Parts: sequence; structure tokens; C-alpha cells
Amino acid sequence: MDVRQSIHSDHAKQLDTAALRREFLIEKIFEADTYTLTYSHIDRIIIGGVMPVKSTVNFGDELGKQFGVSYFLERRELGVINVGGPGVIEVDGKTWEIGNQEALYVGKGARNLSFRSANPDQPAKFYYNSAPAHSTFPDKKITLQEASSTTLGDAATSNRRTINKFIVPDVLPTCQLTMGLTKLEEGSLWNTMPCHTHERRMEVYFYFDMSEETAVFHMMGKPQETRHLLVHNEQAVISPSWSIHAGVGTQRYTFIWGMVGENQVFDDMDHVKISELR
Ligand SMILES: O=C[C@H](O)[C@@H](O)CC(=O)C(=O)O
Ligand SMILES: [Zn+2]
Repeated sequence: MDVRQSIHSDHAKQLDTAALRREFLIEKIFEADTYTLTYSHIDRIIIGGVMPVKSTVNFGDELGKQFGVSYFLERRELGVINVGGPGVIEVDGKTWEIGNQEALYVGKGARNLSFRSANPDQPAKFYYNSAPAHSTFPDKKITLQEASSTTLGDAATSNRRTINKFIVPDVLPTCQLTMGLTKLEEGSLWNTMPCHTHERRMEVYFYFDMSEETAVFHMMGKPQETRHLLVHNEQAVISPSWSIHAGVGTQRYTFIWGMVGENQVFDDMDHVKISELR
């Protein structure tokens, strides 16, 4: 498992490119027939991907042992969004068919999870976030139609996009995890600009739906001390509460955001004026 410590903004601002990438970027989310897992000490979020191709991938008791409990979701909740071909997630014997751009929430207490693809030529790519949880809420599949969606931004500012909120209080109850998928329109390149921070929660962005020769310049850092990370297809960035999180692509792209913290109010953001960024 890849462990990322919490980091103070005074330390982060001194880092060079390689060190910034080591702290904040997750370069490989999907590996065939296995899961990847990054454990961040920031709000104890877990970030990873499951890509079953020829075989089934399991979250069994051995995974739980790595966290000092009997099984992974003993004291955690899980959110999954499939960005690949159609797949199946089995949760304690119950089968959930999860297609492209569909999500599954799994509540605390689920013991055996397995992931498989419907077709090895078109493997499912299950991106997931997990957060500590202290009560159990029902498992639920969320389709794109069931997500709460808003289209905003303008072609003139290259930021026309649709925010699809899959795992938010309007759609289903969770302990702290929220997740959604933001899709940029053709010709739109900017996400989350004007940008914001949120003192009361952290956030992870997972960028995908990009071709090989494109990149997103992801903006991070305190609003008056910005840095950037060069992000390529299917990579994720960890944002501490003190950091802005916005990006501009060399071409349109899609990304999944996931948030963990004490507050699930989506609009609880500390907005930053573009004129005040440094
Ligand atoms: O706190 C909320 C998150 O940063 C994202 O939902 C923002 C986003 O998807 C966008 O503006 O495109
Ligand atoms: Zn945010």
C-alpha cells in the first residue's frame, strides 16, 4: 500500500516538481487484474482502482488485516464509479451490475466484495474512494440519470461543464463520503475556475477520458502560493483543505471528485477571486 502523510502548506511550498508529485499525485490507478490502494492520512481517505480483466478481484479479509481490522469495510464506507466497460460488483452475495458512468455506494459492514468485468476486451475500471464510517447506510447503485446534475460555465471562459453528483446527501445518505463526475464539453478546458478551498473537507480529483498526448495542468497550493502538477490520463491528485484544486487541459477531459471531512454541504466553499490568485 502507498501511504501519504499529511502535509503542512509551509512544507509543501518548498517542494520541487518531483517532491510535489510524490506527495500529491497518484500516477497509477488501474492495473490489470488487481486493485491499487493509496492511504492518505488526510481525513484517512483511501483512493484506488480495480480493473478486473481475465479474473475476479476480491476485497477480502487479507485487505482488512492491513488496516488492523478483520475486514476492509469493518469501520469504513466505499464509493465506486465505473469509468470502463460493464462490470459486476458482488457485495456479500448480492450482485450489482455497474455499467460505464454508474456508481455504487457500499455501507460500513460489508465483508466480502468482488469485482469482475462482463467482457475482458472491454474491462470495467472501478475507481473508488473510501472513508472512515461509524454507522451503516444502505448500499445503493446510482445511475447517471439518478445523479443530481448541473451544467455551468461558458464557452467564452472555456469552462462549460456538467457536474454529476452521484454520492451526495440529495441522492443518498452516507457518513462523510461524497463523489461525483464532472464532464467538460468539447472546447472547454478549465474546471473549478474561479477556484476555492474548503477548510472543512479534503478532496481528490481523478482525471480520465484523455488521450495519450494530452495533459491537465492541475493547479494546487494556497491561493497566494500556487503550484501546478502535470497530470496525464487516469491519474489522481490529493488536495489538502488548504489547497485550491482546479485545472486546465490541453483538450477536454472528465474527472471524478471525491470529498471526505465533516461537512457534506456541497456549496460550503471558500471562494477565491481570480484577481487574488498568486
Ligand atoms: O468542491 C467541489 C469540487 O471541487 C468540484 O465539484 C468542482 C467541480 O467539479 C467543477 O467545478 O468542475
Ligand atoms: Zn472543491
